[in-house]
Amino acid sequence: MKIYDTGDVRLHYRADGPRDGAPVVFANSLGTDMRLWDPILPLLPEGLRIIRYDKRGHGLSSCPPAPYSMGALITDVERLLDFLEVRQCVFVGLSIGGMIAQGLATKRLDLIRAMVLSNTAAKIGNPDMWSERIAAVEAGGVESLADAVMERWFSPGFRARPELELWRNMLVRGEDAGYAGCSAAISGTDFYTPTAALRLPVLGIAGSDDGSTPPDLVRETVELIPASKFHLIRKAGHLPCVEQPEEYARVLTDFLKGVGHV
Ligand SMILES: O=C(O)CC1=CCC(=O)O1
Repeated sequence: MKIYDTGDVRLHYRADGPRDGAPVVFANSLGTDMRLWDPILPLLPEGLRIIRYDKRGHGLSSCPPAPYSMGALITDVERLLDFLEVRQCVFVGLSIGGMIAQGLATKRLDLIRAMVLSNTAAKIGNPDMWSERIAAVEAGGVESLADAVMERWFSPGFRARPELELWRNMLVRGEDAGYAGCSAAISGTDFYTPTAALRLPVLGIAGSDDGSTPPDLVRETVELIPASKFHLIRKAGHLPCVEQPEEYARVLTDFLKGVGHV
């Protein structure tokens, strides 16, 4: 188990693969930890340096009191990547992880040579929606939201499968303060202008049944960046790396090849 103390927070992370391998960094979504990527990692080419981490308030990382700012979430991973001496990675961010990707690329383009914006947008929801969600977590914990979250995370077909319980467990066993803290960070974020100024290779990935960041919203953000690519995964909700891992890994691998990372 690896832990890095940024000075503000202790981040749980993993770095797998050869130290001199081409780096691919994964940032996961609200209410998930780094196990989100488990279904696709065995399907990626060998020789990559795969870096995953639990953002603050999630997984095994420490949980400062809510609220968090998007700037703090970006600084956390910036410090981690500097510590690991990562440069020119492909950064794969899903949902809030994709917001972190946009912010990090804006701040430190030396760290990122290409990025995957998966099930994300420059702006997700609106402040009223996030205030309601934070109030619900404060009143009844993440458990009180869990059934509604499952409907956004997964397509109807997946929700009928026994694995649903495992992913629900990941959500409800997480820290309420971590969920509320990151919700506040999303609420305060609108990256429309900085993301439109980005110039790097970008792949957008959307899920046909995504109840949080529907395909048109993902496409709108990705198309802010010239020459970006977009891929729609059918029969998948907000977490297509879980529902359709083969397709997700294939599209990601093709992108890595296209940018010369493998
Ligand atoms: O709506 C959800 O619960 C999913 C989600 C929104 C932002 C994020 O990171 O996950």
